Amino acid sequence: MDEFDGLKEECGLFGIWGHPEASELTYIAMHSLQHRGQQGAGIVSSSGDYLFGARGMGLLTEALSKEQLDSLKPFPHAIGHTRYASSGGSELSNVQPFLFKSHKGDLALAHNGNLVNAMNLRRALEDQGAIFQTTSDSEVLAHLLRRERGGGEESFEGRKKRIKKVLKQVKGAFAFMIMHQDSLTVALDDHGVRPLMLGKKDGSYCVASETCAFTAIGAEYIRDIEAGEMITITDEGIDFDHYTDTTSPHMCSMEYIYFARADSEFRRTSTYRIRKELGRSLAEEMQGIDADIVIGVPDSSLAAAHGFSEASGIKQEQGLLKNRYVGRTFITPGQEARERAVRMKLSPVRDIVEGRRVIVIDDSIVRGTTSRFIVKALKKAGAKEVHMGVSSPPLKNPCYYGIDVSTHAEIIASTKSPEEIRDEIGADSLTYLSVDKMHDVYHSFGSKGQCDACFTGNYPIDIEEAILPQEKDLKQKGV
Ligand SMILES: O=P(O)(O)OC[C@H]1O[C@H](OP(=O)(O)OP(=O)(O)O)[C@H](O)[C@@H]1O
Ligand SMILES: NC(=O)CC[C@H](N)C(=O)O
Ligand code: SF4
Ligand SMILES: [Mg+2]
Repeated sequence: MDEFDGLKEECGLFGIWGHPEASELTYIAMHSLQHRGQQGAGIVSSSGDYLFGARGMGLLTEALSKEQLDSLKPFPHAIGHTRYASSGGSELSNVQPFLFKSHKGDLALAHNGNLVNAMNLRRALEDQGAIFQTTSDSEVLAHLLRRERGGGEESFEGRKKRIKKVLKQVKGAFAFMIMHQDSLTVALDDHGVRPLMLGKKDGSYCVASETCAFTAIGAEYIRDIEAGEMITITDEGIDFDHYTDTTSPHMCSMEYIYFARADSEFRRTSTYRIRKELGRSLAEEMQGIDADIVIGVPDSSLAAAHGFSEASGIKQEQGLLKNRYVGRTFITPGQEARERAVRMKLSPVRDIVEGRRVIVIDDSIVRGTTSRFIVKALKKAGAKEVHMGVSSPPLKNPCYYGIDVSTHAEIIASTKSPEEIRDEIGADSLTYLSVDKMHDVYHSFGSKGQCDACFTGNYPIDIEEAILPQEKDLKQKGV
């Protein structure tokens, strides 16, 4: 689906310490995080003395063989990663967790997010003799960690100090899992852009990008990990700390709108409930529009349509069907191919929409391919009027923090006004949720602050390297 989806995912993390079924639980948890990355997957396990890894390209079930999984079974500690590339191409060498060997001990690393100073750090490290194996931004962390490691034995406090020092040097969005033979350290950047959750399974601590991973393995969801927090898990127990005291929470708004799974919880509220509330707020903004039915664009917008329906009193119907088997199709990129793909994916239910005034709720418009198709298809199926409601503000800017929302040139709202977009997609009206209303919803659920840069252009973390993550790989290859 990579070539034509409007929004592309990011990465999924899971880790568990001290459980007899660590690698199997990791595999199951990663399966529930598959929506966060489909390009590659890997697991690294620790025996307590050494680290062992397996990784591959594609979906989890294709990436790891039974033999690979069996080889990791005996080990009580494991971390896993599902990847969608943000910096560095989609190739095996960039699939995480990364595993490094040295006479001072093994190190594994998994990252969700995107570093905005990785190229500068990398150049400096290369000038000092480092040789990189990947084109991923994440690898710089491993080099920095190794360079800070002295020659002698390292105490628990010494290791924490070293990790803190390195975390202060990397800028951008990161949820990191850093595994040594005898410890697992997780850290969230000072803006807390990406989600990271703490859980417990049969007395063993675990961490995950989303709580749906805990549900999948029957673990207890303890709490959300906070911006700037650093947690270390060892056989002795768990240590809570912060790598910095200067934090400014700016959690990604798109996680709520689109990325996270509907059953995943943030501060104990499901994404489904948050999306429903976004839909309710949108209903307030569309009070003047009369319609017979409201339809959500499956899958991610059904919750918002539900909220819209509750607030407006307009009946919700399933007027669009999604072909659930269009998981991955190998179609060449380009607008025509994208349109064909949306047609394969979504289909109107004729006798539901025929002769009716329809409100369609989608969670976002990126290129406009989906809404253009939907309006045309619903009208062809006999809808009298088609009004588009979008449960997020106009998406205008690319993301530098780990989500591929494409480039300015491809984002329809970066150059066109809502009225021009309405005209282009052929809808009778088009209404977006306002930025303020979006924030009101998040605050009502206890958010400490949200990133809204793709809507407003206010990037909370300075973009040191003003180059889009998806263009970085070419630079690093010298193209
Ligand atoms: O304007 P566009 O470029 O077409 O992109 C926007 C569409 O992409 C996303 O859905 P997606 O197709 O990824 O599917 P999902 O909602 O089923 O996850 C999003 O929910 C919109 O429907
Ligand atoms: N989308 C992500 O979180 C990817 C992590 C990392 N930047 C990579 O490209 O591999
Ligand atoms: S720019 Fe948008 S997609 Fe990127 S982190 Fe901020 S809210 Fe999320
Ligand atoms: Mg969608």
